[in-house]
Amino acid sequence: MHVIYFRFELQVYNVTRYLSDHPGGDEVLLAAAGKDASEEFEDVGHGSAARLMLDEFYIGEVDVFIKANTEVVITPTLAAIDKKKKSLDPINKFLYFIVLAFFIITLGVGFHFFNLSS
Ligand code: HEM
Repeated sequence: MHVIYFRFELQVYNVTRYLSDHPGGDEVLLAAAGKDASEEFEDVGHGSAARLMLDEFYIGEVDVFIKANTEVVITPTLAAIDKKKKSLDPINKFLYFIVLAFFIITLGVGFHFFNLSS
């Protein structure tokens, strides 16, 4: 069981001195104050002029941490399960045994002939 946090950054704009000049009116800005207004800003379809003005009002950013309200159970992936299965596989053990036996026999035969010739 894991607790998941989402972390993201929000840009903060101080639009106080733009309230009276905003073509969309001051009400929408005041209603969005202190909140994440990204969606509303995009929904209106602000053009490049509005985007260029953002720099003028930018004052910084805040880090936002949100705790997911569901408990997340992380299950192993199929590949991980498969790998685990393979390591316990008796056929694999048998193959290792064959390779080891072959190695020992080769060494034995080698020593045998070496001893005979000396
Ligand atoms: C720093 C933030 C903002 C800036 C600099 C800005 C700037 C502008 C500008 C320049 C326009 C004229 C149209 C254009 O050039 O796209 C505009 C229109 C508008 N904006 Fe904003 N805006 C900001 C935030 C917002 C927010 C947060 C909202 C909504 C919650 C909003 C709602 C509107 C609306 C409704 C219009 C009128 C669209 C129309 O009548 O066609 N604006 N804004």
